[in-house]
Amino acid sequence: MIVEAKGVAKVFPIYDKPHYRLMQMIFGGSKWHREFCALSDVNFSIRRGETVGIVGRNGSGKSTLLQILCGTLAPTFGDVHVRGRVAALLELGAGFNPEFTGLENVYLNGTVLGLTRAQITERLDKILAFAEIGEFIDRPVKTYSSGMYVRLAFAVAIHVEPDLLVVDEALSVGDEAFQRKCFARIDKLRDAGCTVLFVSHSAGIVVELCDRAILLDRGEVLADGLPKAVISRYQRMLYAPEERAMELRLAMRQEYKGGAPALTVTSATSNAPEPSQVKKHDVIEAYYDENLKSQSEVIYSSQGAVIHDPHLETMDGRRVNVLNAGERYFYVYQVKFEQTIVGVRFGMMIKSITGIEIAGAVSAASQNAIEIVDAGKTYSLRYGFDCDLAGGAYFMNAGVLGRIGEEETYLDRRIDVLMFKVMASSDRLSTGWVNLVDGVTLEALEGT
Ligand SMILES: Nc1ncnc2c1ncn2[C@@H]1O[C@H](COP(=O)(O)OP(=O)(O)OP(=O)(O)O)[C@@H](O)[C@H]1O
Repeated sequence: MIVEAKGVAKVFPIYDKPHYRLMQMIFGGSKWHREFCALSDVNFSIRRGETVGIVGRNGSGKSTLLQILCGTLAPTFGDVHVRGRVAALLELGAGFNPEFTGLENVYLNGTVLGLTRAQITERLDKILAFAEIGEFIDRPVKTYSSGMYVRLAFAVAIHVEPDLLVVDEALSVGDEAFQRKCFARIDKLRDAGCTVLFVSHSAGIVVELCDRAILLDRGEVLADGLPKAVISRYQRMLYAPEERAMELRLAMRQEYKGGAPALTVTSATSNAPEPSQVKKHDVIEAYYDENLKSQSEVIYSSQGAVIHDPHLETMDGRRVNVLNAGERYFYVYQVKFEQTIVGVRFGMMIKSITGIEIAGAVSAASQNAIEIVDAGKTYSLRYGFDCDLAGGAYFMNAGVLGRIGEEETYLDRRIDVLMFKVMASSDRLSTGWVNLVDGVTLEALEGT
């Protein structure tokens, strides 16, 4: 176990008047404050390599719990054991000295996280490349925007190779391209065995990214198990009328305290993003925003073929990357063959910001691949698609496959090669990522 919390409770003193705090310090006793229990009897353990999402309403104790796990807050009762190196992104700017430059803070933060100066220097280029804050690195961090803070803090956190990465809502501050880059990196860390613990208000992200979710409510754990099951219980309680919510809460508490088998119940909760707040777009045409660039591109080394110029086009051939929901577009790229290759086919994928594969296609089934493509030949690919997607940011992959020896393998492969946005339509009635349902009939039944 990398994390163990046993009977953890946190009680905060609440002072009804500011000077009561001073009175308390001088005179002591219990009459100057009330006590507020932010966490009570929290018990769980987390295995190495698990990705755990903590969910719960505002004020339910999530941040308090993370701070206790990271050692920045002491529990009032109970024990917490965390083994290994912990990198945490808690409040914005925590761990940074505002008067120091970004660079000085990288060293400060890296040292606090257990690296030597030499180790930090060795990783500095990678940290700076990930943070992408340019010359701001030499300015005091008090001049940073919240996005810059998060970029730098995340860059340091992932480059210390933590055993446990703890992320409070911090990531939601970054822009979408940066969030995607961070989620891609969290995936990589997870693959390398890092344990990830994070708080998120997005049910979709928890279901997609986590192996497990813990629901906190009024400082109590009410559910701990499969993300879908936990989230569906949480949402049922969240959206229920007050009395019903109380009943659900009691039922969950009983289920949890009774040691219910890991919540393996499947539920109808969707992976869908929250309905977008984006403004009505009806009058705006799809357009090209040159600032919209993927920051998470992964290029696999090519063998014999190279992908060029991936982009999106409208039906009349205009390059765009901000699309209208419901319209048709082409995803276009060229592939130049540097060697003669047999068994060639092409592929693409649309991914969400958290990396979920929404839709993909290949140019042919493997038995119908192009038998032989001569060196020097270029192919142009045009995948037509109806952009029936919810508003938000998306990412494209591009690939070309061929046979090398007996094996079909990627000749060139680009992950997150381009980023695009879909403008949400305010009259969209579908929910979820993709609009598949083409209508609903409604009938009031006689005599009811
Ligand atoms: N230092 C403190 N003194 C007094 N009360 C506190 C203190 N820190 C937190 N609390 C209270 O403890 C409760 C839990 O707070 P916490 O920040 O952990 O909740 P949270 O679930 O992270 O909320 P959010 O989703 O809004 O971030 C809240 O009611 C909060 O007001």
